[in-house]
Amino acid sequence: MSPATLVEITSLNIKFGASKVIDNVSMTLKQGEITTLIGPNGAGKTTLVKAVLGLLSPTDGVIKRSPTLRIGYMPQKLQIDATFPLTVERFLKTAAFASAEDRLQALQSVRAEALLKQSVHSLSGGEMQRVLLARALLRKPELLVLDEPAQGVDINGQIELYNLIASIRDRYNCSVLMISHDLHLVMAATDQVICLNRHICCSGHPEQVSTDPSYIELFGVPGAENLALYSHHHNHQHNEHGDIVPLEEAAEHDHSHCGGHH
Ligand SMILES: Nc1ncnc2c1ncn2[C@@H]1O[C@H](COP(=O)(O)OP(=O)(O)OP(=O)(O)O)[C@@H](O)[C@H]1O
Repeated sequence: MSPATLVEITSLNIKFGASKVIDNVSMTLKQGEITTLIGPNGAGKTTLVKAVLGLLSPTDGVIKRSPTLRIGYMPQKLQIDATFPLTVERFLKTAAFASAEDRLQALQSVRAEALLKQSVHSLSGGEMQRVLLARALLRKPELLVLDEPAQGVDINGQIELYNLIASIRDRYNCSVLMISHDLHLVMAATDQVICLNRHICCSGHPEQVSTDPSYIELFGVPGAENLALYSHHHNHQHNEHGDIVPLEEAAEHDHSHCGGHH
């Protein structure tokens, strides 16, 4: 593994019983790069992330991590007992051994320092996501793993959050692996998009969209300037059993063929 490589996955297969959920996946996470996993429901995105985190063992294949890799993880959702009084400060204290200065710095990184003394139960969806992000940053991670970070956040908040993730990457020079359903919101700063449907359907760089009138109409000019559309086409489709069926040349540009919303 080269020094800039944090995680190298080779020919990964994961089965649950007879069902193969991850099928021959190979990918590399490099320092300073943002990788976005997209794919339909049940495509294996969370399973792949769990394997990267070391929470699931491969049925087959190899996952190499740099030996001292520090990972910060932001879960999709965190259930907090609503009757339990908990300020943001206390919530962060329970998460990792960190100094008061580190906690404040982590909150400042996500522009949420004003929330320190606020109850976690009174946070908006976007504020909660930023606090969860701050919590993941307390470990000073080299790899930040985010499971649908923009879930439950309104559209403007989502754009802000994706921009924030890019600025965190720049500031910490960490690698980011995130799951997103928002293909149209996969921001310009994403270096690598992996389209997963148990196997990797396709992967590559997102392409910038800044002048598309429908994006400007939807998100406004500042948002549209930061948006990227990952334009790609697949050379296969899936039948009802999930098996790969090669596409006719003529149909190659149809985005719907890998199945699901991505
Ligand atoms: N522990 C498990 N035991 C058995 N099957 C599982 C287990 N975990 C996940 N699965 C199955 O593996 C498949 C992939 O699940 P996974 O959660 O990885 O998909 P996903 O792409 O993250 O989906 P979503 O977008 O809906 O969150 C699903 O069919 C799921 O039911």
